[in-house]
Amino acid sequence: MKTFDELFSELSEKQALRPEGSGTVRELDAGVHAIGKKIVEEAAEVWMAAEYQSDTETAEEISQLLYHLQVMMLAKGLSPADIYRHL
Ligand SMILES: N=c1c2ncn([C@@H]3O[C@H](COP(=O)(O)OP(=O)(O)OP(=O)(O)O)[C@@H](O)[C@H]3O)c2ncn1[C@@H]1O[C@H](COP(=O)(O)O)[C@@H](O)[C@H]1O
Repeated sequence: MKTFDELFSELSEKQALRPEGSGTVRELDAGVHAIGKKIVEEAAEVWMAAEYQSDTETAEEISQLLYHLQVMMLAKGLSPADIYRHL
């Protein structure tokens, strides 16, 4: 289990070190357009899970959406602080 900030630190390290086999590195290399499509896809899966699936499945879809949002943050050079200041 990890928090939002812990995942962001882990993904930042992946971006910097570019380890072999990292899905994050692959997604960053695919670019903002491709990351945006993943976000839309995962958001739809959250919606469908919330309406038709279990709470556990909904939570899992939300975690995946948060992951892809973090990848977009990295692609755009945004930190959690940049987001939190708007909350
Ligand atoms: N939390 C996540 C995470 N959530 C979602 N995903 C990715 O998002 C995809 C979404 O899954 P779907 O169910 O939509 O499956 P899919 O549409 O078949 O996936 P694709 O074919 O599009 O890859 C998964 O295949 C993962 O690639 C994640 N990938 C990585 N992490 C965490 O990120 C960290 C770094 O991962 P790596 O960069 O891969 O080392 C690790 O701690 C991971 O646990």
